[in-house]
Amino acid sequence: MARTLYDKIWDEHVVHTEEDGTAILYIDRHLVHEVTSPQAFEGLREAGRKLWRISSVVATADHNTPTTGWERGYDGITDPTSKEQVTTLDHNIAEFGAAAFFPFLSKRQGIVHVIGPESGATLPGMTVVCGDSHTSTHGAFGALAHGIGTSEVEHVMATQSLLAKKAKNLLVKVEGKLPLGCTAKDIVLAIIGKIGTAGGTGYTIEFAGSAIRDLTMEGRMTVCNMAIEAGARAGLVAVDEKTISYVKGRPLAPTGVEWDQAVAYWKTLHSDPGAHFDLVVELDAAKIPPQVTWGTSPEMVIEITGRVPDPDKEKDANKRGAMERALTYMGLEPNKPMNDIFVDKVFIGSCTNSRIEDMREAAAVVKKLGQKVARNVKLAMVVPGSGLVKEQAEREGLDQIFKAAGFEWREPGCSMCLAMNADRLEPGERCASTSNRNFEGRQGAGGRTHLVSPAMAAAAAVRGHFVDVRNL
Ligand SMILES: CC(C)[C@H](C(=O)O)[C@@H](O)C(=O)O
Ligand code: SF4
Repeated sequence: MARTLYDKIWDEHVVHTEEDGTAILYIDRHLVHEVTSPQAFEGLREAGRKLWRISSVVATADHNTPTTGWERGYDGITDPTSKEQVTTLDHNIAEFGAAAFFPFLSKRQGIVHVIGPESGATLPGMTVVCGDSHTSTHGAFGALAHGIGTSEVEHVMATQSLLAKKAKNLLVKVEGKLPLGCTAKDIVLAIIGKIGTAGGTGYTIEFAGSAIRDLTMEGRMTVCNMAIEAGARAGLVAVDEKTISYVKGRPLAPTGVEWDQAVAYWKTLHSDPGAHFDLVVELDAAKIPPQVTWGTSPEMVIEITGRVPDPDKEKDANKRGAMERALTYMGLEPNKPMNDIFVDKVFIGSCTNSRIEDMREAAAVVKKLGQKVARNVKLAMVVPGSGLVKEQAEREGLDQIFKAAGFEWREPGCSMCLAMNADRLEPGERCASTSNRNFEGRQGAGGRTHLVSPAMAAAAAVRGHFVDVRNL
């Protein structure tokens, strides 16, 4: 029978299925960070258990780590709780072990969803879990990857398996060519704008179509990263030559005969012709202009050429109420042209957009504009997703472009994506951000987040307000 990519990976990993559909799924890769692992390790310790398979664990500290002051070492982590989480991870890995650990201050430290693929920890066909909702990112490799809760983290550590129920199959097909200057981020924001933040609930999304195939692995990761913001726990892209060449030679990737065997298997990781999808959604890439969110949910998104929506034109009372609340929080008037919105801060980073390609796209815009960060912008920061991304960007001279224009060039970490470290918005501050969430208070209490692509964020930093990157 014709199967979807999701069906194939599921079938390959299911150990047992109960009559009600509850299944036990074997887990190949367990990514671990400092926020959701302490209680899990503590649980193992109390029960006198070990990790079931040490070689499946890859760990890093990312959420709480500072992006400045690394010369001060651990003293640079000013918040005591943050510091405790980071040192607790160090102790836990020392005690329990891991296939690879990239601790705070190490050269290859970074955001877990950047270092996983980068180190070859994420491979096609794997089941990948992490106590983090953006684990969906790794689906870009044709891996079944999703977030799990802390108690599940402990369960996977102890048993290498997870209780799961199979989701339905949703195909999101994006055909055609993106307009110049538009990127993977615009694609995924447009998808969420179309299907809503609950559109993917209960499904695993496979992203397909020529526009997805045309994306680099970095771009595919950006799209899968936000599958969770579309309500789906996991997003997937079929394996192709790009996937295989990205993985080749990575430290944790197979070599020799094992590589050849793996590649032969990976080439089967696509949906069969005629495979059944429970739902199909189609988008035309040529009709996806640069996107900017205006509200407090990723689905509150509109093209740069649009205006802030007017709640008075919304017939549904619930939606109208939500729009009014969002506009009040965001400090925006209905009908204001999006390109008239001025920003106080700009954040280029996060597991959505902090890979080398994102750095290049942002730097290209800064270079093209040839001007400094606008005077009304108090802080424009670029935070590479990992030490390796940082190093690569510096080799290419991208840091120089940013610094010369007045951007701050920081150390890797989650940074201002969420207010768990020193990087945050002050109440009322407005930010152009390449991250994935714009909920109230996400980047700091009272902070106002507009989600955009790296190119759009860079342009907003230089011009001081949102601009259409197609017309630079
Ligand atoms: C801290 C962590 C549990 C959380 C997540 O699950 O996504 C964070 O990474 C986020 O982006 O909100
Ligand atoms: S960068 Fe942001 S979204 Fe990604 S893992 Fe860190 S906090 Fe979560």
